[in-house]
Amino acid sequence: MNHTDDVQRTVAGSEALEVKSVSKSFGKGAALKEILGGLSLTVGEGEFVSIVGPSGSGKTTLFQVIGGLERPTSGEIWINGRQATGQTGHISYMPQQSSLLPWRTVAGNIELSLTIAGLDRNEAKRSAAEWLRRIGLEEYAKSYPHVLSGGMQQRVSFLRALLSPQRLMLLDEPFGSLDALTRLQMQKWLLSIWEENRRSVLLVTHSIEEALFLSDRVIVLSNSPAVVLEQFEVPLARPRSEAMWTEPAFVALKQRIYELLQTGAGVKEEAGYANR
Ligand SMILES: Nc1ncnc2c1ncn2[C@@H]1O[C@H](COP(=O)(O)OP(=O)(O)OP(=O)(O)O)[C@@H](O)[C@H]1O
Repeated sequence: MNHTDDVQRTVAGSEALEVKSVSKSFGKGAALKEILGGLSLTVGEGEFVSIVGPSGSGKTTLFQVIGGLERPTSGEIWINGRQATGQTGHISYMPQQSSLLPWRTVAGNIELSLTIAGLDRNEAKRSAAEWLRRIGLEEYAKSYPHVLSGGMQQRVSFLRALLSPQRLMLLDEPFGSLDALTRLQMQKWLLSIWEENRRSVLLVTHSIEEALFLSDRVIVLSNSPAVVLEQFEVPLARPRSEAMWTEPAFVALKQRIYELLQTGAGVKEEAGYANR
């Protein structure tokens, strides 16, 4: 990195992600469907932000636009203070289903992220072994991903995303396919790792509790064309614990977001989008 890059980084300010008035439509003519309706949001450096929204509101489409896989119809994506609209390679991504490479061992999958991040092979090997010990999977180092349970695969997938060189992580319903108990264990596990290794995170989830438990801020999307209906700072201290689920602030916010999602369709009609 040269000096100019350094200066640009410093001048750029602290937002890890800025989604600026992004619209996205699919199709043409009568079949034109507007999915994102001029949506704006930010994720600060080291901030954990969750998005909840009605099914089919465009959350996956938004991730594809942020990740550069889809170009927005209008609007811009800025990552770490730089224009990144339509560009891939700026984010680390963790999908709902394991993204591990099936032909690499568990350790090999982690080593790959570390070598891409710039470590030499020996350092990557040492660090991968250390990380596997920390997440309690050292005995699976030489196994292939298919022998791991769903929860274990997602631990390794999360670790891989965390250790990749991109500082902004997009997590797309990462625990959606897990049973309720494993999901709760995974949420607690993710928090313990993330609270020690803060990255900027944007998480999509269908679970209001999950969003509140994990996040600094929760963004509620409208029906498509999606816009930000409202955002909420989560007034819970860190480190978080399960006991917080019964705190009045948690319960009240959960109810508020639930009601907002219930009336999301109404907002769509009021905004005149109903027949588009
Ligand atoms: N390439 C595409 N061409 C046409 N329509 C698309 C395309 N991609 C997505 N859509 C439409 O955009 C809408 C939003 O889809 P998207 O998957 O982004 O929503 P979502 O909020 O992630 O849904 P869910 O919560 O159910 O996972 C859907 O109606 C979908 O059919």
